[in-house]
Amino acid sequence: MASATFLSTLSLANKNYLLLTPTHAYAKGYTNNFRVSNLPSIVVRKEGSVRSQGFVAMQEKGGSTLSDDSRTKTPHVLTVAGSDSGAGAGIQADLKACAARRVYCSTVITALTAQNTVGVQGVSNVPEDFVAQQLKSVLSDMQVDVVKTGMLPSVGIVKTLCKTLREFPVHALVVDPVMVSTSGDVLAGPSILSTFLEELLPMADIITPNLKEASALLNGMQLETVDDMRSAARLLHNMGPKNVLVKGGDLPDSSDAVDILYNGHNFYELRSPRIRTRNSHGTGCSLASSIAAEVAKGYPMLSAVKVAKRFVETALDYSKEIDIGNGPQGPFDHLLRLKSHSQACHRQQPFDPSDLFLYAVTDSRMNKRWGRSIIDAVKAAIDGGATIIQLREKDAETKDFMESAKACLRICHLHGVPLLINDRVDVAIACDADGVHVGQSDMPARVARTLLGPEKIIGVSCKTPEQAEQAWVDGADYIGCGGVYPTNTKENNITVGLNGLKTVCMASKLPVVAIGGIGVSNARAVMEICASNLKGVAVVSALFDRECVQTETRKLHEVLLGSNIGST
Ligand SMILES: Nc1ncnc2c1ncn2[C@@H]1O[C@H](COP(=O)(O)OP(=O)(O)OP(=O)(O)O)[C@@H](O)[C@H]1O
Ligand SMILES: Cc1ncc(CO)c(N)n1
Ligand SMILES: [Mg+2]
Repeated sequence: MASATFLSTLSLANKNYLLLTPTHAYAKGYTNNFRVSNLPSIVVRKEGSVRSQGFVAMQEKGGSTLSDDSRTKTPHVLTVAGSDSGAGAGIQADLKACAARRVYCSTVITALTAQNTVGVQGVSNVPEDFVAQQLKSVLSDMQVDVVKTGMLPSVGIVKTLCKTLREFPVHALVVDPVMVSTSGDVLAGPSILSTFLEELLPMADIITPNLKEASALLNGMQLETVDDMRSAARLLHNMGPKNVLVKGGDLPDSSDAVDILYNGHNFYELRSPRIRTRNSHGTGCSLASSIAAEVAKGYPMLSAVKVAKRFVETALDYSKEIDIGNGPQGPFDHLLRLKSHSQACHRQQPFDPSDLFLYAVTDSRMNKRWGRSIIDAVKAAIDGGATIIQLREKDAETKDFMESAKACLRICHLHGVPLLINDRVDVAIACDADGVHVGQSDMPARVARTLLGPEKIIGVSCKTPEQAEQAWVDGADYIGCGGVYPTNTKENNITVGLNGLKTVCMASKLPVVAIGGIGVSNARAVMEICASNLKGVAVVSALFDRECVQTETRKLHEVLLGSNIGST
């Protein structure tokens, strides 16, 4: 993963050339890491104005000669934005969002604002040549992956930025076209529009206008519905950015927070429950910075936007009670209430609903009965074609469970299969599992989300449409619905039947996996209810209460492949 990430950084940095300062290329050991001697040619270009540092440009042909086995580059976002003295938005929000997402953030300040929860009381622009000086200081020395822009208050500053970016190309450019604060104060006037549209937008990998900004960029076009947002995204895409995210935070009469992402080919309607809170000042800046942070880590744009949106949603939810300032819109907390998140910053596979296709749930008693370890059970299920694993260890000692979970996680990750832990959020955090599955009487999904962070997978067992709705509101990724058929695995479990399953699927905004008494003989009937969000079946006894787990999994896999499930 690291290798793919950096290679694309290199090739995007400047088509065929990788630009590295001598500090990076030599002092930091990249010359060894990238086996420079294998490269077809090395060109040294002098950049006299930057403290006489030279630039090493290494020609990269097809990228195949580079190897970065031992690379440990710190993901780095440079934000070019205005300061908010109240620290809810602008540079301060960007720093906090990047810190929360565990990415280094450097800062070029374009303007100082005297601002609080009431509004903007004053603005003082930084002279354009001093913006240029800050940009050069950072970009000539530091290996910036992504530049994110916020408040760009003058034509001169926009032009300076574009010129500097041509001189120092970076992997990606995230443009938040900040124009008017939520309090209605102008942060960048209409005079910048033409330069913005002609010079900056075509360089952007993504632009993130809110409704008002999208309208301003489109000559005052009226935007009131999700369909209008789609039209706006398409028109803005024609102006040159690779992706357009039109944010619907201010969409009137919407119970969900809906954003539209358009990449020139597909539209993605990204919905999350709208958090009822006064503390939403700076959501736009934080979203754009979080997108930049995820892109800097190497995520593709769609995953970056999804994780960023989930992060903002979680932070808003956990900042509802914060009481700062007397104005109408308070800041939210990126870090403090969320500080117990898993410290891990490794890249996790983003959740893909098709992973629910053949969902194997282990059972400690069954493994004991058949004399196999949990690790052997997991291996066999994966060999048979399981696409996701849940460890459901009701009797194991916590310490043993953790150790087995860690071993299972290694096996799962070798095969690209996500591993979830049943009930035990603590064990999931301790072993950095991909997520948890919780029941109705376990820890609520919203609390689990806060503890686990925005990128982990959370599933919730649901029997009714109301529970399915709650799971969505609580920020879950999928629901498990059942028992579809009677089962011995769970005592006193109410059976919902195929009709109950269908009702829940129809009501659920989340993907669904069916569970309860399902096996080779009836899996097809389950799939044939034909709900587009029913993505697979979860199975315990039919796989693990048998002599050969691998054979049973393979048989079930064949049955599932023979149906239409997962193909929608
Ligand atoms: N109350 C809310 N609940 C959940 N998500 C929200 C809420 N308000 C905004 N969002 C989300 O936050 C992100 C930022 O969108 P928003 O439209 O608020 O940006 P903005 O107007 O640029 O913000 P800013 O106040 O920083 O200028 C979007 O993903 C949006 O859907
Ligand atoms: C400095 C600054 N940048 C951006 C915004 C938009 O939220 C703001 N209010 N202040
Ligand atoms: Mg904004």
